[in-house]
Amino acid sequence: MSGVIEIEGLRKTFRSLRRGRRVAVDGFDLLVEAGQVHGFLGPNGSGKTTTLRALLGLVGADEGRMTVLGARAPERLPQVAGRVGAIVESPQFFGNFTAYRTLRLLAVAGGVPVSRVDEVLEQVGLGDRGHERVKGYSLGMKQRLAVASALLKRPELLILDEPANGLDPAGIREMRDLVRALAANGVTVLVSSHILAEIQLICDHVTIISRGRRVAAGRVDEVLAGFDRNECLVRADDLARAEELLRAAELTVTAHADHLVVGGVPDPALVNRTLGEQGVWVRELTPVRPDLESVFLELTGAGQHPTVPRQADGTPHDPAAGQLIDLDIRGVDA
Ligand SMILES: Nc1ncnc2c1ncn2[C@@H]1O[C@H](COP(=O)(O)OP(=O)(O)OP(=O)(O)O)[C@@H](O)[C@H]1O
Repeated sequence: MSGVIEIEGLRKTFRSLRRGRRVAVDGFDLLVEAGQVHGFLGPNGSGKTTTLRALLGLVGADEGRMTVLGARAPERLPQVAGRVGAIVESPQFFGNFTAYRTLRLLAVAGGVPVSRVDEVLEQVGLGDRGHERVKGYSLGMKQRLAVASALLKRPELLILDEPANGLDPAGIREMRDLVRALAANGVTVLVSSHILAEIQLICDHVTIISRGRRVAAGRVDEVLAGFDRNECLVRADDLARAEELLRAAELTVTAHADHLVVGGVPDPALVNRTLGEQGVWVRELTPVRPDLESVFLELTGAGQHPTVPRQADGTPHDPAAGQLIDLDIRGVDA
């Protein structure tokens, strides 16, 4: 395989006196190829952040082989650090600094031309607010500032951990538009989330993780197609008779109060013909396509998954996890 990010057999176990041994990531594989907007999807506590932290060297892995832009991670990350931007959970900024001053400092420290600051502020939609203090920013604006800081170096690869977390619907839309715009400019994006609709809206590829293991991966439409049961929603003038006729035609039928769901129907015309020929008139015939949410629930059993509490304001459950990773500036501990 040759990918922008490659992870094979990643394993990470946490041990603590209080909670004992906890396998956070259990032989996980991930392949992100150039140009993808790749969703990294899993319920709370499934191992997404641990995977990203291991990839970036913020936590040591027990086992596994990882590369970023061809460089072995995390040991050789400094070699490609200038080409990677990463934000893992909510970054912290000095509230008394303006966004412009914050970015200027990061630019100078990272050897990036200061002229780039105005460009990235514009790029993330903070062009007219860049000279306001960060403490007056909404969470969405802080998230965009974090993305701006990661964009200073014109990264080829952007890693975003839960960028929509804690944002209101308008903030989520802005973040989505931003990710799409970056992708349109050729940036490869890996975006982790437990918000399925987000992944379905912005990503072309997805890897689904559950209990530290990969449970699905591929193009979003292909992952969904694998779960297509050829179902149709049917409304008809005589629903009881329609159910009888469809069962007699050896189709699987689930009856609901005002409609039927008929399975195993590669062509909806079959339903129409079966009912029409017997004088039962179809009022509605809609193919039921699986969405990522149903696939996700089926693959992860998310309803029963032990969840990690996340505060309502979006702050991470592990305060140590909230870090802005600027590989260029801070370097990475091997
Ligand atoms: N520093 C740590 N010490 C002990 N256990 C940890 C630590 N960090 C994570 N874990 C555990 O590892 C598992 C995976 O957590 P992780 O944060 O990677 O999941 P996640 O998919 O990112 O979840 P979320 O969507 O809530 O961020 C969880 O059971 C979590 O409690």
